[in-house]
Amino acid sequence: MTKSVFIDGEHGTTGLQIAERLAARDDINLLSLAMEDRRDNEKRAAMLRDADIAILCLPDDAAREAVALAEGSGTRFIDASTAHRIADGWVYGFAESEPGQREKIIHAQNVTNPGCYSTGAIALLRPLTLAGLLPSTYPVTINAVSGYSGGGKQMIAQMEDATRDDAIEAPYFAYALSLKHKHVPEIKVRSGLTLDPIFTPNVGRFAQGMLVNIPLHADAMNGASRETIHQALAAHYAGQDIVEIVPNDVTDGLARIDPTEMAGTDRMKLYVCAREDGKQINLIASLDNLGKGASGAAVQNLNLMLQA
Ligand SMILES: NC(=O)C1=CN([C@@H]2O[C@H](COP(=O)(O)OP(=O)(O)OC[C@H]3O[C@@H](n4cnc5c(N)ncnc54)[C@H](OP(=O)(O)O)[C@@H]3O)[C@@H](O)[C@H]2O)C=CC1
Ligand SMILES: CC(=O)N[C@@H](CCC(=O)OP(=O)(O)O)C(=O)O
Repeated sequence: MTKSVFIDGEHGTTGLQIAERLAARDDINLLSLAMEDRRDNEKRAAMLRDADIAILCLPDDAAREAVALAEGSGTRFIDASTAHRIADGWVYGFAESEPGQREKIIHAQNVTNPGCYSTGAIALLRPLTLAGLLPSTYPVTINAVSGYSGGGKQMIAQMEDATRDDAIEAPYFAYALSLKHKHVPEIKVRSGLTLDPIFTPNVGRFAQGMLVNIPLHADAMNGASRETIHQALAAHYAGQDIVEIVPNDVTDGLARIDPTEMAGTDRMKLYVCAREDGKQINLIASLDNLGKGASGAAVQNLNLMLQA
């Protein structure tokens, strides 16, 4: 049976990419608001209430408002914003993150889509805390670089239009310098950590793509080695085809990893790099911030919810 889907924020960066992915689907009736009506709350409310599933591609406050506008209608939600990432009553929309998570998403009323950096970090960390290789008390550090589309319409304009007053000229820049980033609570909770991870994000002059690095000292882990970490990741992701664990001999043959290598895909690669003596390990997740990091993940969650 055809289901109605409304993307609130369909004219934004994440929304547009979801609409593109759904355009050719004949099992979905895509409800749409004209660009000029995107902030008309009466029209939004009607769409939100009519939809079987609404996908929110909005700033956090507007996402909370959308949920309120549809109250009592029975509409199921996928929220791409940060508003509900650790909220009660919302299922975490990362099907591969926990045993049984896929089934929870299928039957969920409300699904919160993970953050882009969070997807890479949790993909690396959660299998290791579940396997007991990474103590929950480990002081985790996360260093990452994102394509500039991660900053939405505004950052895209700042990076692409040099005539703007607020144009960004840098080829690469660090931000969240006060170590306060909206993904930290989500990464901590969803990875099973007790300390806030130290998160240092960066943006590069490329539109889409992302690398998330997590350096670890093997001696400070529970008897972990490069091999046991690789085995734990491979066992955790067995039987699915979205997260790929790169074989260690392939990683050893690489001179560099291009942050745009996964751009345009909805998949993610995980690498386990190590010093020759095995004492220092660097885990790397490579994904498209708008693929598995946002729009691709939202469509994956939609497909699961449509199975209910
Ligand atoms: N870009 C990315 O890589 C990722 C984004 N996300 C999340 O997805 C959400 C959307 O991000 P993104 O697509 O990048 O952002 P954009 O700024 O590109 O798009 C947001 C859209 O929402 C519209 N909007 C803003 N406020 C309201 C409102 N009050 N009512 C109705 N519409 C509104 C905007 O309209 P207007 O043009 O008028 O501002 C715009 O069309 C955010 O929460 C973001 O954090 C999550 C993962 C990755
Ligand atoms: C490059 C850039 O600015 N990235 C955004 C994160 C992307 C995003 O909006 O993510 P979530 O909705 O998943 O939180 C940021 O650091 O705030």
